[in-house]
Amino acid sequence: MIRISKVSKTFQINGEPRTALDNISLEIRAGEVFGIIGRSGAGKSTLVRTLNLLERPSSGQIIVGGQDITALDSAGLQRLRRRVGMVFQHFNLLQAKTVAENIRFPLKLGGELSAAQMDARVEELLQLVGLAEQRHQHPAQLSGGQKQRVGIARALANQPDVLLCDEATSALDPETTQSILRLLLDINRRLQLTIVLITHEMDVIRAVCDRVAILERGQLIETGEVADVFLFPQHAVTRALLAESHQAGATDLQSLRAELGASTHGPLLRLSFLDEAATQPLLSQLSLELHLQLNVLQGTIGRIKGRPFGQLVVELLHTEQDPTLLAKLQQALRQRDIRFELLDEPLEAAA
Ligand SMILES: Nc1ncnc2c1ncn2[C@@H]1O[C@H](COP(=O)(O)OP(=O)(O)OP(=O)(O)O)[C@@H](O)[C@H]1O
Repeated sequence: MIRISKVSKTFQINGEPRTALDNISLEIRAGEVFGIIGRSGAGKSTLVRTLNLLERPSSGQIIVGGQDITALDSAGLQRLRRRVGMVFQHFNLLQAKTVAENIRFPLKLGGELSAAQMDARVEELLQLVGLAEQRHQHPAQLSGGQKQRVGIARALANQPDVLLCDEATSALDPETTQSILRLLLDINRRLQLTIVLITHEMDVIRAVCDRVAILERGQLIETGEVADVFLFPQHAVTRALLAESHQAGATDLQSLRAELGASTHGPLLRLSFLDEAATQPLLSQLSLELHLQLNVLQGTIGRIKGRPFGQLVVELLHTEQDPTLLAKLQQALRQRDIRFELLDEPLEAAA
């Protein structure tokens, strides 16, 4: 659906070049919710703005629906902007216009519908975002969440294939954030709309995204299914972002050992479960079957886009009495298809 190929962007600041995007390649599939996360200045906004050419890449190609958008003329660019809607952090509403007029505005610009058709479309969108009662109000009379609902309705007015959300929930409180995320998910499912959202919050990624890309200093450092990236982060920056938001996958072994001090000696394992496996009484089954004892040192249980997951760091006890215990445990985990990592061997063995 969207293919970003070797895209770079360099800005000139006081005659000095600054690389905002450095050779980014990735694909966004039709109908998915794709998240882009990274620290401030990582290049998220620049990347998302290249997808509707609000920012033109310095080099590279961007293919949207089979078409190289970097080669479009101005008429082609106008058509592109209708296929790719955008929602902004600070809503960008027209203050002098009512809710209904704000939503009608892009339809008027499009110039393809009669007045009656525009009325019908505005009505449909008001219902979709739950603002039918506020149609005659002005933005100043609305809450932040309601303003963003207007922003979403406006972005959907011309029936785009793709919705870009630039920190769409960053200005909202946690409860309102949840309701806007639910609305985006509902729209994604009902309209089969591809959504690309950027955020600096892992919770937003976990709640709504199918796949995620992590940017750092203009580079793409990691990308994959959200569950994989959360449970098995490959890059130190990803682990740090997860740790900051107290998410699974964050455990850094050194700090864990330092926290636990001398009280743990056995091998440490991180066990990760998804879906069905997350609902089984695994630890008690293992202790009964293998006669071993596991001490849970850290754990997270939750949902990733509705899928149950769990991640536990456990210490295997009494390996000094039975050195075969670790191999037995690893075999049992493999048989059950439980993903695990041996974080380290017993401290005595390492010393
Ligand atoms: N129009 C511009 N002119 C000059 N430099 C820019 C421009 N836009 C972005 N940059 C620079 O490009 C880099 C990436 O910025 P960008 O806004 O894409 O990051 P971001 O990840 O979205 O950050 P934030 O989360 O703070 O919005 C930064 O160093 C920024 O200063």
